Amino acid sequence: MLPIKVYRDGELELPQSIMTIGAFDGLHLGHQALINRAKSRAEIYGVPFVVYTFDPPPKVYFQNQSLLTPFAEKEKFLRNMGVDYTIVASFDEHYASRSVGEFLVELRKIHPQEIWVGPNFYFGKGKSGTTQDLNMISKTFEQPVVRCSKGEVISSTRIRKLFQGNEADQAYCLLGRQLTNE
Ligand SMILES: Cc1cc2nc3c(=O)[nH]c(=O)nc-3n(C[C@H](O)[C@H](O)[C@H](O)COP(=O)(O)O)c2cc1C
Ligand SMILES: Nc1ncnc2c1ncn2[C@@H]1O[C@H](COP(=O)(O)OP(=O)(O)OP(=O)(O)O)[C@@H](O)[C@H]1O
Repeated sequence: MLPIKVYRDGELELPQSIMTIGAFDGLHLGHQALINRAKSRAEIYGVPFVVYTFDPPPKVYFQNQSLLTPFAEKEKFLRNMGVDYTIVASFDEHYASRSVGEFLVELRKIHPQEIWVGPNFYFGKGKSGTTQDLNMISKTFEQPVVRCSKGEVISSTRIRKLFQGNEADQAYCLLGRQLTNE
């Protein structure tokens, strides 16, 4: 059974919210900066903060990449970060075929005042949806990219490669912690 305040896609309805969307595999320092930023906006407005995520992450499903953070761990981490509601979409062929318009209809159910995403965010069938599309239903903001001290962009892909290359210490640095499932 899912813990309280975790909803399947399409289930949750709210009169107001601030939200962020993403796979968030690893919940690395870039993800954490985005989530903290959106959370602080929700606190300013005094409205619930919602994270919309996918299980499995689209790249794990389509590109067979390794999973960094199983959903139960992700949910716990998000709860500790002060997320009020987590929406989790079971990501499969059927879900991925949903259009940009269908996804926006679903998001409207939680009436987001602001949507926060990172750089190069795409969604919907064939990844055809952009932040301009999100702007049609809510003001959409982009969190600036977070880089590591060497200047490289932090990403789940990079962290997976570091683990595969036995550079776990560097991976933990980008994650901001050690992973319990490693
Ligand atoms: C309704 C919907 C349909 C999607 N369809 C596809 C798809 O056909 N192919 C794909 O690679 N990703 C698809 N995605 C996943 C997105 O490309 C992307 O991974 C997701 O929006 C999370 O963003 P992030 O990867 O930046 O975290 C879809 C996402 C949504 C919400
Ligand atoms: N380094 C970063 N700085 C700021 N935002 C980021 C960063 N990395 C990802 N994001 C944002 O976090 C959300 C979730 O991204 P996603 O899960 O695709 O991360 P990723 O690390 O780029 O993953 P992958 O390498 O598997 O594509 C998206 O809105 C994305 O733009």
